[in-house]
Amino acid sequence: MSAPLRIAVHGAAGRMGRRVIALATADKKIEVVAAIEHDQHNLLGTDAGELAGIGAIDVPLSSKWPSDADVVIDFSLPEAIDRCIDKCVSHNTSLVLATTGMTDEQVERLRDAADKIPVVWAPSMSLAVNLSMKVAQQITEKLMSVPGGLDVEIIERHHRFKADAPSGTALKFGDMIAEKLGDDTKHVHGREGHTGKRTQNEIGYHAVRVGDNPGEHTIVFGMLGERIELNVAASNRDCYAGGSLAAAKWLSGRSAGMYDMFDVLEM
Ligand SMILES: NC(=O)C1=CN([C@@H]2O[C@H](COP(=O)(O)OP(=O)(O)OC[C@H]3O[C@@H](n4cnc5c(N)ncnc54)[C@H](O)[C@@H]3O)[C@@H](O)[C@H]2O)C=CC1
Ligand SMILES: O=C(O)C1=N[C@H](C(=O)O)C[C@H](O)C1
Repeated sequence: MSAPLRIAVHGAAGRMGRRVIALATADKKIEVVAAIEHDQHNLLGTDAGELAGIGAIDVPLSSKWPSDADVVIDFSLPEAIDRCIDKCVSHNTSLVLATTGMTDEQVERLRDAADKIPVVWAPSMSLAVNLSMKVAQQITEKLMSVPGGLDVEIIERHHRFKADAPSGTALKFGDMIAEKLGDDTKHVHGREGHTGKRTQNEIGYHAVRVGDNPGEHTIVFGMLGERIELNVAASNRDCYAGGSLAAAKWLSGRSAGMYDMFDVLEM
């Protein structure tokens, strides 16, 4: 049997980090070698397995960067991303980057890094979400020329703790639909006041923050006389955590480059 893939989890004490550690520990082909957090975290030194609710795994939460990881799986915050990218490049470690809400400069930094190391970057690691993105493009292609016109609106629902809006996934749905609709597509975030008539070349985004919802996206394709609503909803976070582990395994042995979940899932 080949040696297990050594992963480090960045943002290890977070909602996602804990699920990644739990699922990774249950997988014989993976070894968790580091659980990284910021240097002010009040749980530094705590066993990451205990934190994840699976019992001790002998990996303490630490702010030190590991030297023995094959892949870093990141679910953290935009303010933590620059260091994460730079450390992965300097240690020649592959990176699965799942954090959303990055600035344009950070995306540029990530693209530069992908010239040197293999990177999977996707706002959703979920199989169902990525498949829905492809379906959304197909629906758009079929309906964009219907008589009377097509209105596309994206409604996303997430837990009250989410820091960014709209979700990275909603933005990606919008970009992929806009690829089909054309270059003059406008992205409209919410509506208020005397907005006037809806134009035909816009995509509307609406971010709902409620309770503990782990992520739900509804794409409304409205026409005159009928509509389609494409809904994809997580009931827990394991769809994302499991997807990130699949991405980490897929990266093993790859050359430097920027990849996404469509590459991993062969879609
Ligand atoms: N691509 C995907 O499939 C998914 C992406 N996400 C994204 O992942 C990110 C994290 O989500 P959650 O786990 O819900 O958030 P969270 O707030 O529970 O966890 C973030 C963790 O990052 C840690 N952190 C902050 N600064 C750090 C630093 N400098 N170094 C290391 N760790 C640091 C925080 O202490 C915290 O434990 C968000 O951007 C979210 O949108 C969430 C779910 C799925
Ligand atoms: O913050 C979350 O929880 C999620 N964030 C991602 C996003 O912004 O698209 C993915 C998922 O919807 C959960």
